[in-house]
Amino acid sequence: MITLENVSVSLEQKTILKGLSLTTSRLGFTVIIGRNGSGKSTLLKAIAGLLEYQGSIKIDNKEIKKLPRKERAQQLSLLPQQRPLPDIDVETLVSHGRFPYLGFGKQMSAEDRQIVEEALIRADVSDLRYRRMRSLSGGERQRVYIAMMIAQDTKYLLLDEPTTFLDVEYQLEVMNLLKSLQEEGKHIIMVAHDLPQAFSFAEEVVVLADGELICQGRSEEIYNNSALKEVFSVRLCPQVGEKGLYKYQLEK
Ligand SMILES: Nc1ncnc2c1ncn2[C@@H]1O[C@H](COP(=O)(O)OP(=O)(O)OP(=O)(O)O)[C@@H](O)[C@H]1O
Repeated sequence: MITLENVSVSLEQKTILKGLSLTTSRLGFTVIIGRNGSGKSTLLKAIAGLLEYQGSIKIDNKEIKKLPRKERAQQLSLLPQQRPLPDIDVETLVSHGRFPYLGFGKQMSAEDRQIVEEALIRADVSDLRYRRMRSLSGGERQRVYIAMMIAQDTKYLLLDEPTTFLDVEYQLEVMNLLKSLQEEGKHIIMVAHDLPQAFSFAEEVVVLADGELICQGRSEEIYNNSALKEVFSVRLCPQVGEKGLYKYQLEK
């Protein structure tokens, strides 16, 4: 579990997260929602140990900033919103997911190569393996970075808007892939803007506004929470019938 106690983050003398306390559920699929600028990406980066913070952030009872870098990278992977675009091919990038497990010579074992192979297949990018990252479309790159996370094989996967750039079919595929990773025992913690999608896949939802926690709970418990309507000025309603892709739809 990931536990935050009274966490504050300031950037350039502005307080972005304001004394957040929360514990991610054991159920393994947490979606963080909130308006633009509410602090969602900052929260993910803080959990990933990339930002200075006050308070405490623990991953399985260990303070994140005290974990050695390599150990942290074996526990937790992050798909940030903005990513570097190295001039390398797809297979090489996905192989980077194995770095936290390699010894001094950085030689991959047969098992490492097998894990990379499976990650390429699961994210449906094996046919792109020899392409340069810079030659790919936004959606293709997104799936390659997800393949790299799969290769990293961490217990916790933090993803900042992982379905951005994806066409609807791939959005659904990526969400189903994350769901299957959850069913294999991984913990998914993702930021999302698409509320019907978020509530349909999440076991629990965390709502942020202005760097503060507004509410947290199981998706089926809080989809009609009045705080949600106050934050987003829209309501979520259960889909009637079985035809929709998602369990919920938006209403004004
Ligand atoms: N490096 C920084 N220096 C100063 N302010 C920052 C910095 N990074 C983020 N902020 C500010 O912190 C606030 C929260 O940003 P954050 O990116 O966490 O929000 P968000 O909820 O992820 O937004 P979005 O939905 O637009 O992606 C915003 O007001 C943003 O301008």
